Amino acid sequence: MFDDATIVAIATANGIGSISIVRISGANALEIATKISKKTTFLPRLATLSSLYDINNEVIDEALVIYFKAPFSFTGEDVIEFQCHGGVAIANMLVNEALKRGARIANPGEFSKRAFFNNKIDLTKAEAISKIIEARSEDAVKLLARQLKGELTNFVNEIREDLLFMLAYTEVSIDYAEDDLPSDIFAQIKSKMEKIIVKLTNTLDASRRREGMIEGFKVAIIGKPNVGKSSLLNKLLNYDRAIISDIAGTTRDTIEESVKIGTHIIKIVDTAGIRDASDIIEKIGIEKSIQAINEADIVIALFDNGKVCDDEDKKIIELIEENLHKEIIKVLNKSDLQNKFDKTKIENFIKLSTKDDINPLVKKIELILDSNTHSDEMTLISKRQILSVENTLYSINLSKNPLETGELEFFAHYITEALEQISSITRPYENDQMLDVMFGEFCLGK
Ligand SMILES: Nc1nc2c(c(=O)[nH]1)N(C=O)[C@@H](CNc1ccc(C(=O)N[C@@H](CCC(=O)O)C(=O)O)cc1)CN2
Ligand SMILES: Nc1nc2c(ncn2[C@@H]2O[C@H](COP(=O)(O)OP(=O)(O)OP(=O)(O)O)[C@@H](O)[C@H]2O)c(=O)[nH]1
Ligand SMILES: [Mg+2]
Repeated sequence: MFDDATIVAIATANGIGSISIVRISGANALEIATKISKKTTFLPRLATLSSLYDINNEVIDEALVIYFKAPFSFTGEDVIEFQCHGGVAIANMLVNEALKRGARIANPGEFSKRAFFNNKIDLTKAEAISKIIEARSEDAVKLLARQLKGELTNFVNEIREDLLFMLAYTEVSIDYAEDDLPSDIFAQIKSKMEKIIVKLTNTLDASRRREGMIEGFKVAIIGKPNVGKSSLLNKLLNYDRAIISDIAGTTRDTIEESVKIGTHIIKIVDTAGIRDASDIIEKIGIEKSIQAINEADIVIALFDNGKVCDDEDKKIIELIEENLHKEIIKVLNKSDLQNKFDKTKIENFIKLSTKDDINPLVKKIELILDSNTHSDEMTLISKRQILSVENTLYSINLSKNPLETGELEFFAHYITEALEQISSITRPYENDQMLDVMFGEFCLGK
């Protein structure tokens, strides 16, 4: 899995700050620390103030040294932390001193990878740690902290227990006469199975709705050319990001920018106006708009109050009708102009002008995102987790039929598959490549 080298990395951000932390993990960590500090003993977990020296005995810093004695450390190995004065210069010098004394630079995610292989954390916690570091909203942090605390691990373990129960009784009834078993055993198995299916389905639904909590929710702005999509984007961002003009077709490519609304991070996508274009570039733009709708959590459909509802608007209304499962906010823009738009064509719209206050729209977006996120449903935080739950459900669904027909070997086979799938969320049996990719995406020093 990994060599047993002693590894070193700067754990803190690469910039100016009052304190920096250099971490060393591995069998030689303590020896390296005694050489750099010239102190012979460190009491585990006690912060010790010490001068630190380079290989020529010149003093580098006065710093705190903490020794975490294996296995009671983050990685499960001997760990030394130098908590030195901040900025990057001293931290870099300490890394170099550790290298001179036999350590090597840690790969991205290698501390966490070692924690995983030493059973200090499972994959759900590793994923939570990796995402916490990149989180940009309080909501994301709170969601990830729940996973770090073990919520998903417990959820997986409960389902594993139920599946194991089902499997154990099935194996027994394959091998022994039925009268040795509780008479209602298959009723029990069925009812457990139904409960698992509901639990997994609910989790998938909630997780899909909340996918944006970590990366940002996608809000797409659509509408025919010149309705004011880019004006709205700029207004939501509070600065002039997109070019605006009264020439239809000004925006040719999709623009995506992040902004915070309430406690949520949203990614606003400004698209090229939808129209039946012969112009090849604009056609590509239209395809991108349709794609933006598909990928969006919320769609803002703009109409122009100052113009009559034409074929281009009807195309947008058609698209809305094809996507009723989506959160779509209809907005009648340019309400400062005299009304020409037939309002009966769009019901339940918000009236506004991008030249004026757009707060009603912002509030509406916030309300939708609040209702998507403010509950304590179990939530998966990565595509990997979602895929594993989907696969678990798939295998369980396949097991239903053989259970009905009494083909218990087949039933046991599918339940075993489901068990492997659900277990892979916390601890995959064999999948080195997946682990390499996953930990490789961690930031340096983690
Ligand atoms: N200075 C510092 N702060 C930090 C970290 C760190 O490594 N160093 N962390 C790095 O991510 C996070 C805290 N996570 C940690 C997780 C486990 C252990 C640890 O020593 N675990 C031992 C002992 C447990 C105990 O005493 O309860 C163990 O699990 O055996 C330390 C930090 C955030 N803050
Ligand atoms: N009167 C009025 N004009 C507006 C309003 N919003 C936008 N406009 C004007 O409408 C024109 C088009 O605005 P854009 O934001 O470029 O429109 P768009 O939908 O991005 O257009 P394309 O990129 O071509 O699809 C500009 O001249 C804006 O100043 C509004 O609320 N009231
Ligand atoms: Mg535009």
